[in-house]
Amino acid sequence: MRDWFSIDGRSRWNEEAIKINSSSIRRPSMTSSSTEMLLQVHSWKFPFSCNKPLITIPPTLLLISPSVERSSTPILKSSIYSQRTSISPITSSFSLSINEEDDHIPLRDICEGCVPDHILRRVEELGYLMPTEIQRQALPVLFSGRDCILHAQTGSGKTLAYLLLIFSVINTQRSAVQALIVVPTRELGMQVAKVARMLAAKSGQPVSEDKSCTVMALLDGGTLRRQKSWLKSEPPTIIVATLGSLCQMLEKHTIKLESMRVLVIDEVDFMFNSSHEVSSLRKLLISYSSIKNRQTIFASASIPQHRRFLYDCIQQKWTKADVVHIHANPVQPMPPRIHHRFLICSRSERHTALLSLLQSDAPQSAIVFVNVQSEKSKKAGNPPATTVLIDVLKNSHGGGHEILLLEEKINFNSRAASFSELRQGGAYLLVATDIAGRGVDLPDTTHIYNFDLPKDAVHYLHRSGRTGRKPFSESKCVVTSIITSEERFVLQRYENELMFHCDELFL
Ligand SMILES: Nc1ncnc2c1ncn2[C@@H]1O[C@H](COP(=O)(O)OP(=O)(O)OP(=O)(O)O)[C@@H](O)[C@H]1O
Repeated sequence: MRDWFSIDGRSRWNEEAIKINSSSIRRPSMTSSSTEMLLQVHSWKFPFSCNKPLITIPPTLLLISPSVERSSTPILKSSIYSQRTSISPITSSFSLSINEEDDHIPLRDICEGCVPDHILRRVEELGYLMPTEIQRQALPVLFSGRDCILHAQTGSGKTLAYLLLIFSVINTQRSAVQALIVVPTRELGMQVAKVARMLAAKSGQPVSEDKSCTVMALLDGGTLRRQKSWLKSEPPTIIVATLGSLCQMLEKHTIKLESMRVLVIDEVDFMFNSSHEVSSLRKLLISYSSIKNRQTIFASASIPQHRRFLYDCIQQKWTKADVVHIHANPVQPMPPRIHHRFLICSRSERHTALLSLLQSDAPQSAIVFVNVQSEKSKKAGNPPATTVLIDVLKNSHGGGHEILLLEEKINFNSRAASFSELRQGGAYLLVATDIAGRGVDLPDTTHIYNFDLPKDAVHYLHRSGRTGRKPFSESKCVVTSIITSEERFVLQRYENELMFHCDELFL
């Protein structure tokens, strides 16, 4: 049988509810969103054996995939999907719910039965009570064991989504690397490792397991001596790594990945676009581990030509053929509460313009993005724009902010120091290159200034996404681009590509 069915979910979804009578089965109307999601459905087998209520379904329609053959509780739970999930036509055989009210299902209810209770307690202690849109859509699919491409706005909580999957599959009694998260920068790696450790940390209540989960950060810039001896003595459960350091260890056989159950590639489009990362990444996906033994998760807020990427994933065997592309808010690639503005001035007026903006906006904390110095400018003996800007701000800005610099060429220790300082709170003004544009989570950032216009729309999206990072907050955040009149049409192109509107600002 190849078709769609829906049932009325007016009651608890328990054994009785599953014994639906034929009158409650009907074809859903083919709305534009459902036609977009042509799912393959093979057989109609419900888990009649299940005898406990699984989830309360608010009174609306559910589309249920009859392909729920593996009838265990978590998998049945995993068959509830949101209408807003964009699933690729070629690969999907899962169901969708067309239910706005499942917005109110707590994170615990989605994870219960899959994620250990002590982790769920930590999740709640850390204040994660309701799922974000991507978590709500992705977690059931992730728990079902499918490979996934998590494609959702910046600051939408993709990290917690894949970490919850990891905590659902690892066995802390085993001494082996069971999950690997690959990130593009040291800063993002430090951040992800910190969240993983916070979740793994013991809460006030006793934990049933004898051993707890260990998280190793294997990041470029360190000597890696400590990590080498750690790997030899007792492998960590989760590794968060940058590709350079990881490949060093893999080539020397210091890390073994045969027990790896989850592989996450965060900021996946960045990794595939980076010429010095791409060959290592392909090796990791194909040679160092096999798609058969692992669940592969790719995450990013920007996956240009995602259909082509999905095709490549299958063709190149980076993922299994039934990989699911989960695209939350596809028509709104940036969080709507970010207000975009631009200010036109000549290049020589930019410092004065920025100082005036800082004075009038009085940001709580802000990031000023500057492009990396060009080779031509270096050869001409010009000082880097970042250094000049830091001097200008230190001498002329009286806003009481800590003024910090984050760029590639400062040494890793200073980079780490800047980053940890930012995370300790207090008002800051961070001058940064695009190194801070990807993944970095500084939720107190209220304003972004593009001192230089980003080089393309994807960079604009990620820079802008360093603000507006409190998922349930309504407060407005602001991105301001300081541009020349000639650059206006470039910004206009980004507006068209990313579907947002930018207001002109006059000082
Ligand atoms: N369920 C939740 N409830 C409240 N806050 C959450 C929830 N999930 C994540 N957050 C918070 O949202 C912020 C952004 O999360 P995260 O860094 O995972 O975003 P992201 O989707 O990876 O963004 P980017 O694409 O920019 O890397 C973090 O500060 C995180 O603590």
